[in-house]
Amino acid sequence: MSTIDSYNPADPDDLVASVPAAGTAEVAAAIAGAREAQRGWWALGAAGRSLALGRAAAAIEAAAEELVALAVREVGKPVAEARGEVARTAAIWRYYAQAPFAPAGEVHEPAAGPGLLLTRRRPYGVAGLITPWNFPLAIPTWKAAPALAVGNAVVLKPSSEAVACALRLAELAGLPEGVLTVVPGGAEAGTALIDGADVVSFTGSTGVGRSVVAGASGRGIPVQAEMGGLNAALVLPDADIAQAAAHLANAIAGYAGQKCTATSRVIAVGDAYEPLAEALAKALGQTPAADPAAPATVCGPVIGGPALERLTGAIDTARAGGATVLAGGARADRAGWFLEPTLLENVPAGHPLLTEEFFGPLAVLLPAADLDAALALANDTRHSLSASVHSRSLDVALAAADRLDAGMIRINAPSSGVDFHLPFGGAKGASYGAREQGRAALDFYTAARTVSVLPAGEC
Ligand SMILES: NC(=O)C1=CN([C@@H]2O[C@H](COP(=O)(O)OP(=O)(O)OC[C@H]3O[C@@H](n4cnc5c(N)ncnc54)[C@H](OP(=O)(O)O)[C@@H]3O)[C@@H](O)[C@H]2O)C=CC1
Ligand SMILES: O=C(O)CCC(=O)C(=O)O
Repeated sequence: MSTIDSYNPADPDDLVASVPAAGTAEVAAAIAGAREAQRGWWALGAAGRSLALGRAAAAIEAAAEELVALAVREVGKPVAEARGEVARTAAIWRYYAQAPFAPAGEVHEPAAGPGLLLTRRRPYGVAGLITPWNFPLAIPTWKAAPALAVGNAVVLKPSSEAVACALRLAELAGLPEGVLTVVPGGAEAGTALIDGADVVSFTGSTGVGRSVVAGASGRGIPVQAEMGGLNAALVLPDADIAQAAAHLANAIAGYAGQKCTATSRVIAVGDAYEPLAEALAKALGQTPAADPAAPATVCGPVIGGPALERLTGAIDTARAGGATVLAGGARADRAGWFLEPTLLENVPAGHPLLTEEFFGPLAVLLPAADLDAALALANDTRHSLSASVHSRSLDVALAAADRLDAGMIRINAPSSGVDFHLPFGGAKGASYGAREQGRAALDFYTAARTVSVLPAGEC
């Protein structure tokens, strides 16, 4: 049997996990087991499910430092960010522990005549979840916890690069057998999950996301996909440039830019360009690529050798086309997959850095004559997940936010960072289907049915 092997990106000789890979048959068996377990899970009722989710939160909190160390080692997440992710993970379990008690339907008057109309929301059965490596605990959680809260069983296919985190998370959650099953595996396992689950939720790259959507919608089952972002930050001339530079450095270099919400295009309006270029280059220089286990590190390694090669290759072709490096631009002088946080200007039109997500600590700086031109540049992409606007004028910033194609817009803050109790998703090609997180997730994992009640004796 083949194995799924995950390696430490800061020390590529360090094998973190090696587990048997599930193929089609193993995934089908996991789905069958989940279908069986779902009946008992639903029968537990709201109080039983709430208690179980609350216990999962407590177990994660109790094991927080162990999970932090695992995330640092397996996906190279800087320790400060890993602590934030683990705390967020526990908080999401706790938040959804209340969800079994949320209203599960509505009461309406019939359009005509006596009686009662009810809507009731019911779980689909088995939720198939496919997740990436970059938030190895929080993303599996923000899919699994709402799906479970409303009564589904879950089969989770985690990223092969984050398999140890997913397995430990499920173990700590401690749910009844079959209710939350992790199937380590590659594309074959993912396909088998789409072929057998009753509802599918995916987060990952745009190409894979589109094939997941095609597979699930071909079977006529509900599907949502969160995919890549090519996120813009707009800096207006009246912005606090020092503050904007600090936020942008965080959004570009934090976790080596490996967040779907990271900033990859910085658009400076008018006179903001020169001071911003200088301040941002300096701020990025102050967040060098470093050991993710060190407390002060902001930018750790990228996930692997191919990712690093893709990034350095893009920098090389941009430079050959006339781009100038304002910060970084090269591998860090240390073992592992490290790129210094990089800022480029004069990137030639049509270069892939302006059209594709690269998922690394790298951004391009673009000038815009005025706000209209900046908005046109920002909106010139299908990967419209998040954005940020930097201005001292709240009116101007809110008006700009209204005209930005993006699902999540942050004003005077980094484009990265989300609140788990609000809807999460992008615009245009960045997302497909219903929003994740918050109450939106409870609707996604349930189907509404309408029940009409006619009083006895009426016909
Ligand atoms: N919009 C959002 O909310 C977010 C988007 N992302 C995006 O995720 C990407 C990084 O994550 P990454 O893990 O590399 O993304 P991938 O798309 O490569 O993988 C995502 C998941 O899909 C699985 N997979 C791969 N091929 C198939 C297939 N043919 N059928 C079914 N499943 C498959 C992967 O398994 P395996 O690992 O075994 O290949 C993994 O579990 C970035 O593009 C980033 O923007 C990340 C986080 C949030
Ligand atoms: O910005 C964040 O904190 C979350 C980003 C995210 O969800 C992701 O990259 O997967």
